Amino acid sequence: MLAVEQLTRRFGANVAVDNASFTVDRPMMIGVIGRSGAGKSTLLRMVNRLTDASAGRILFNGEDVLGYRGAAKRRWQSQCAMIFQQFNLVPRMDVVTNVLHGTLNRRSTAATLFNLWPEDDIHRAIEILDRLGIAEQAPKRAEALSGGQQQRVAIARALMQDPAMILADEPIASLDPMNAQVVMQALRRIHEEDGRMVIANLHTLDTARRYCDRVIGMRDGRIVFDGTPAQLTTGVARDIYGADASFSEAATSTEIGALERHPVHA
Ligand SMILES: Nc1ncnc2c1ncn2[C@@H]1O[C@H](COP(=O)(O)OP(=O)(O)OP(=O)(O)O)[C@@H](O)[C@H]1O
Repeated sequence: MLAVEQLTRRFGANVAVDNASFTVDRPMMIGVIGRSGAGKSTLLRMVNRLTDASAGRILFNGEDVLGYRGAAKRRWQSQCAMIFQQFNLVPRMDVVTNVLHGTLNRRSTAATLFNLWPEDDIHRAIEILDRLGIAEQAPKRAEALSGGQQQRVAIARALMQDPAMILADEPIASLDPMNAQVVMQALRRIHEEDGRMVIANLHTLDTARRYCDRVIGMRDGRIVFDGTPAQLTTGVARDIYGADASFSEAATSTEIGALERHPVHA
């Protein structure tokens, strides 16, 4: 269904993504790991067409995604909804309105300006919030919610688009371990219950192991690992992170208590 072929993005002399290829033949939950600057965000942003590719192809169900222009590009962007580390909500707006913004690309400007939302959409927004366990927050301003709740609002907004896939760029990097767990569980459920593909950039190895069916490891723009969590041995992880023998998984962990169990010595 998704084929990324020799995808490359250069920024001047810097190659952010270098000849990356992978195929996904059924909806799965994929974690993309690698250290800061490895090219994870650029890869996701190219899939979503937020960033242009320098070379390569992306095919979805046989169609050339990088060739989409205008309305076709917008349709594609609603097919692969993106969520971000910083949630990207409108802080002073209430939660339901933020979720309804997920339908913006199929609404007229006038309807949006006057805040005229179809009743069906409002009901659907509340249903989605309920599914994510935050329906009671619906009338509150987004800024009044905790980080984990705000990220669930962002997921709800993405689901309003009824996307085939969700691209999550460091969805839990700003969250404490408890909230990180709630958000990852929400993404996993969306994958399992709705059959949507989820591709999430993750800083932490244990999160990728625990929630993903497949892990792609990036180093210096290149895909250096593509396999199951079971194949992701400490040696492989060391290679992805470019670390030496003192590498400890706990150093990349958000798991509650991981650092206490495996202290990292400086
Ligand atoms: N708009 C841009 N202009 C110039 N260079 C960029 C731009 N976006 C990314 N880069 C560079 O491309 C490389 C890959 O960055 P990218 O953000 O994709 O990595 P990442 O793995 O997502 O890192 P992080 O986890 O820190 O977000 C980095 O060297 C970065 O500086």
